[in-house]
Amino acid sequence: MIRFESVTKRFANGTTAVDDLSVEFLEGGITVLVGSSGCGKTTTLRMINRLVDPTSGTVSLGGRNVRELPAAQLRRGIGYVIQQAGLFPHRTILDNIATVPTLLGWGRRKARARAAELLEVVGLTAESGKRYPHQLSGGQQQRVGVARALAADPPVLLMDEPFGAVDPVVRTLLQDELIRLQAELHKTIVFVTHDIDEAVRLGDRIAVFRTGGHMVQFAPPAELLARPADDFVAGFLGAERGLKLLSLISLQDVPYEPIAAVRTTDTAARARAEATGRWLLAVSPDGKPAGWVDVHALDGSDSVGQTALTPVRGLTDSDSLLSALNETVSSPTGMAVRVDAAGVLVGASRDDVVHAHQRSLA
Ligand SMILES: Nc1ncnc2c1ncn2[C@@H]1O[C@H](COP(=O)(O)OP(=O)(O)OP(=O)(O)O)[C@@H](O)[C@H]1O
Repeated sequence: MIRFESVTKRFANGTTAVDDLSVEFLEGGITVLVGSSGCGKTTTLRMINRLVDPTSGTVSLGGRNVRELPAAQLRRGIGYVIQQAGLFPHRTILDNIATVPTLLGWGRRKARARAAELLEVVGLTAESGKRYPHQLSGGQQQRVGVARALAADPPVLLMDEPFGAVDPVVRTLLQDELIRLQAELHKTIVFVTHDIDEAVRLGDRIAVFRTGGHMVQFAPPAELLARPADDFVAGFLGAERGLKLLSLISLQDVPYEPIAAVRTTDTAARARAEATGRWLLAVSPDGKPAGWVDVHALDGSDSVGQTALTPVRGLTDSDSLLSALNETVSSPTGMAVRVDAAGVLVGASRDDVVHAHQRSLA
């Protein structure tokens, strides 16, 4: 729905910020523009809402050249989130969020009701609506920035390094929040970052730019990681490219087999009778993996639950191959334990099976 056709932007000082860009961004998905500083990401983004006009070529939205639409009308359908949130310092949080609906003539009461609803959507308390921007943390301010951009329910959201100014822990939380929101809202999002890990986490598609405003690759994250177009992209993806790829591949296609388990409520004698080797898997009464039991350690206990258990992490189909590899290394049996969506044991994948799947991807 957002389409660039042979778009070039040359500034008056002669800088070519974007060079002959032709690309179509995913409708209802997140496209991430990534690349080092000055490679033209922000300029590309700003040509969508016409904060910058191209020197040549066409940018279209929903099949219409954005230059043919009145700027105000165009921007009504496009939410815009920038680094540092850009909130109005003398307005309360609620009034900040209500800005666009108020401009659209919704009436104060309706605009504020919508703002209150959005506070909750982005995970802020109703009480924070009465505060002023400087009374919130950086991460909270970014949430307000997202709420404000969503206020008029625009189909398109442009996000320019929205989480760039917050610490890594808060950044991960905000990314999780965006993933959760997007699963409900299905907006067409264009997201600018220079952080490749953020791009891989968030993007349905990733556009990699290099200096001079050239887009060098446009692909889903797994394809980008598996097949970087050239040495520049491979270098940008970093030395941990293989690990990042493993973290994106799910366990859906990795087979598992049934595994015998004892209950934490079983007596030690019963568990010992069940044992065929040194280690047994224990599950809690609701069937969830509780840990590995060392048969030798049962000697001093009455029940399985009294024994020191080696921790286990049950993996669902949506967990990553990287998690399974970690489990095969940390589990005393080399098994990656598998659970259903409710966390109940369904079986285990042997280490050779997990490794074989990893090799089949190469
Ligand atoms: N108004 C302007 N006038 C002249 N040159 C500009 C202008 N805006 C941006 N540029 C130049 O265009 C190039 C691309 O800038 P742009 O902001 O799009 O890059 P970016 O990839 O978003 O960088 P960053 O990650 O640092 O924000 C840079 O060389 C920049 O200096």
